[in-house]
Amino acid sequence: MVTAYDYPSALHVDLAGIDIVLCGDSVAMVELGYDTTQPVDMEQMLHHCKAVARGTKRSLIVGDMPFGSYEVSEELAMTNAFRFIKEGFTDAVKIEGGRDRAHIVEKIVKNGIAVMGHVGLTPQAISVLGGFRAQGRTAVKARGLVDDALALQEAGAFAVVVECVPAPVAQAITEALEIPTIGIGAGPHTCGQVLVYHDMLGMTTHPHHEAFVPRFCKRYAQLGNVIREGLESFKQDVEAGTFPSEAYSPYKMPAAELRAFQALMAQDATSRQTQAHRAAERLKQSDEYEQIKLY
Ligand SMILES: Nc1nc(=O)c2c([nH]1)NC[C@@H]1CN(c3ccc(C(=O)N[C@@H](CCC(=O)O)C(=O)O)cc3)CN21
Ligand SMILES: CC(C)C(=O)C(=O)O
Ligand SMILES: [Mg+2]
Repeated sequence: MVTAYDYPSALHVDLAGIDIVLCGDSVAMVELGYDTTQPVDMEQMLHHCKAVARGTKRSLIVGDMPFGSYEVSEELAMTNAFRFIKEGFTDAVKIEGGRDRAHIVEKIVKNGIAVMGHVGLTPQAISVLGGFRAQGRTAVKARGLVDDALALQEAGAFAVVVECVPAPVAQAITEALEIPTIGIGAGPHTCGQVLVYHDMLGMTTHPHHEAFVPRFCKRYAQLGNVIREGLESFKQDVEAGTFPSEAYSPYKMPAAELRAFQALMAQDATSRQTQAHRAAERLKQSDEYEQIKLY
């Protein structure tokens, strides 16, 4: 699974043969410039999901339900899950949380929408977690994560994301479940892996973004450097006058038309001179000119 937030990224993920494209609420951080995933809302998520859907032919599309769109009541969760399917054209939704959210997962699944769970580091809860840091690092907390994942499976989730936990914990969750686990910063023993598009392709190389690239993320390309080099080369070319060269000036007119055009321009220039001359003559004879002279 890889995230995508717009038409071109979805096309890339889909054409690469990746099974699942996640329109993640990480869009808040990598596309919209926020420091957390918390501010992004339903309208913004749907806007991105629609573009992702237009670029995706083959992959399963999962829409990440944003912070505040599913927690307070099953009714609100249902309303918003339906919007992801009907307006965002996603195939499924993802919500964060374990045992405490199982009743919401159950409600959504019972109403015909597939739900992906998400346990471990749940970034929407940064306010209580105190930061983007690993979860399940004590025996009791780790067992709690296994219970969370089991509760989601029981509720009908079709898969579970396991984020930022020690590898043995993700392994235990994977062994405990029948549904697939998809890890991120959770070691090699999950059924699948997910990374954020911009992180894995090295698009967050700007110093401002560097802080958001997690340690677990391998960079499979350095697109940020490629983009910067391209933009700098364009600027240099334009300043040096080497762009656009003949090769990039493709629109021609027939030679006869060009000559006729130049003749028309010459005529116009002459008549503009004549008009300017006449206007000056008229002005000289007017009262206005007398007044201007007085000043
Ligand atoms: N660009 C991006 N990539 C992600 O993988 C991602 C997001 N954004 N936003 C939502 C969450 C947050 N994620 C993150 C981000 C950073 C760390 C990280 O490096 N944590 C540090 C600890 C930092 C601290 O203690 O405050 C670590 O060493 O684990 C982990 C998960 C994963 N998700
Ligand atoms: C990192 C994945 C699992 C996610 O939730 C997101 O991109 O928002
Ligand atoms: Mg998310």
